[in-house]
Amino acid sequence: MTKWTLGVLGGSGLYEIDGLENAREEHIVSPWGVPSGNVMRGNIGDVELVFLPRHGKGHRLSPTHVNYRANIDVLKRAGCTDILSISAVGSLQQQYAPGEFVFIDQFIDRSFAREKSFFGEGCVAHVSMAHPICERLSGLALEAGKSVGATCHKGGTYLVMEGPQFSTYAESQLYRSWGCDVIGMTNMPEAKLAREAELPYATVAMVTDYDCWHEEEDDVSVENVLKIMSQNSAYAKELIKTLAARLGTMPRENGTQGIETCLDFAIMTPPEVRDPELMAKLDAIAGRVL
Ligand SMILES: CSC[C@H]1O[C@H](OP(=O)(O)O)[C@H](O)[C@@H]1O
Ligand SMILES: Nc1ncnc2[nH]cnc12
Repeated sequence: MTKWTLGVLGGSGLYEIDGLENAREEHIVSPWGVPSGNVMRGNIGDVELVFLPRHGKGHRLSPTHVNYRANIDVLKRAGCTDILSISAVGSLQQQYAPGEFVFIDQFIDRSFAREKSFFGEGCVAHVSMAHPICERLSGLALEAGKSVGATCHKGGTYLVMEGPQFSTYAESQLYRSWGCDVIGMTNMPEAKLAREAELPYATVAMVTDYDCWHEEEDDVSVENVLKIMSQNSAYAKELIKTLAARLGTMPRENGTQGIETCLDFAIMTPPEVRDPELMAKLDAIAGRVL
């Protein structure tokens, strides 16, 4: 029976995880540069959990400076089978109130100052991002969220902005007019890179504010984000533990969305002209097909 190894990328306000059995810190080296830090690894029942705070301990890295490639590579090297992203977001719609959780199903990527692919010069690949979230993992996370008593919304579009400054009023209204539900700065290219690594990815978005469009609510600030996060991070931690315990009771067969095999027909460059240096760096990400 294949077991689950759940990678968890902790966002703003979630820098550590407690309650792991046999907890240990591991330093994993990546050919893609320096990851956000060491991973914390341990067990919850039969599930192995690998935790990495994406901004680093002490929140040292801005959304632009997170090395998303190294983080995903490290989780792949750690043997993760799936990745759960925990993220603070602003709400772009009245129905998502601070303190509530949105289980994202789509993204619009407006980030522009980040490395977005493991592939490129010397080996070109195109994977589908039509359905960026793993439905199975997201569904299980949603059940876990409900069972710990959080107010949960199924589905939602997350607009990824570059930051680090928050949006202008006009931008916030523009994203609302596009039908976006929440806004954040980190989940792209993370989700794209997870897909290239053939790792199912799901996002638990924790609403911390109404960005700056709402007539009756304060504009977003770090102060109000942290206040809401400190009130709600316990829910996120309980959700992770409940999800992991539940996964431990389920065999992990490959899902039905083809995520674990998405590189089968994605690579355009024939073996004889691939760049050997890039091939060596891709050992963990694409070793299955190289
Ligand atoms: C402190 S508010 C802005 C910050 O919070 C979110 O980060 P994460 O997704 O890691 O929780 C947002 O994307 C910004 O990076
Ligand atoms: N309003 C907002 N905009 C961008 N990222 C956020 N993270 C939390 N709230 C946010």
